[in-house]
Amino acid sequence: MSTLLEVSQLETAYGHSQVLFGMQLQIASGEVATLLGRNGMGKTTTVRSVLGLTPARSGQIRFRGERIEQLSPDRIARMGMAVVPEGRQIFPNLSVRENLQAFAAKRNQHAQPWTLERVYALFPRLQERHRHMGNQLSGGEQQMLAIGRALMTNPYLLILDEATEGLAPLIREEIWHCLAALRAQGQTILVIDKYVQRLIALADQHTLIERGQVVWQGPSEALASQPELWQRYIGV
Ligand SMILES: Nc1ncnc2c1ncn2[C@@H]1O[C@H](COP(=O)(O)OP(=O)(O)OP(=O)(O)O)[C@@H](O)[C@H]1O
Repeated sequence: MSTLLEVSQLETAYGHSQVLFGMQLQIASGEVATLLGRNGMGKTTTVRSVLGLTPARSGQIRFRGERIEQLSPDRIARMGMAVVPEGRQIFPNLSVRENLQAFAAKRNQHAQPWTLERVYALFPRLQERHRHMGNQLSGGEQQMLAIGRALMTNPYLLILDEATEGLAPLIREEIWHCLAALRAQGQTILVIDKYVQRLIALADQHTLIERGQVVWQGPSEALASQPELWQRYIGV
């Protein structure tokens, strides 16, 4: 498998406050990877640096073989990276259909492109609500829409920050099923969440971070067999 994303020696700061200290991460095409750690440890900052939103102070980020750490967020997105951000950020005054179509305009070339129909097949609930405005949707529906919207750009890498935060248990399960279905279709995914057992079942490999540094990396079987790591670094 070829490496899709490779982050090495990443240092990122907000003003004088340094948050990432040599972060590293590798994701191969077709893999599902997670980023795990307690609140405030630098997961969102890592994602923001990869997306070009909070540029790295030093270090390298390679995506599809190209160095991207100096590129603009728009350029990086057009290379085929899409995020489902914490808080979802869907357009409240656009309908479900319009939210999806707005992002289709930014799409990358793809052999089997995502269409409204494919998104509706993945989330039938969105089809039922296709005329509803973004602000009329439940939290779960908004998250489905945020995922659908990201998929409409045909991303090589789909990133979910807090994939199921604040969602009811049944809706959470629906999101996990959707991510498993995407994985089965070969979608490469980086996911942040706190439900370690669900993530172990879903993902191939995991990166645990503490205070902006990697403290453990390994495959699902290794993480499953060391629950003391969950307690120590994730607090579950
Ligand atoms: N815009 C900002 N300006 C200054 N400091 C920030 C900013 N955003 C985040 N931080 C700080 O950077 C550190 C890492 O935050 P980050 O959001 O990356 O952590 P996280 O692991 O994603 O945690 P959470 O789950 O709480 O989002 C925290 O100490 C946070 O207070």
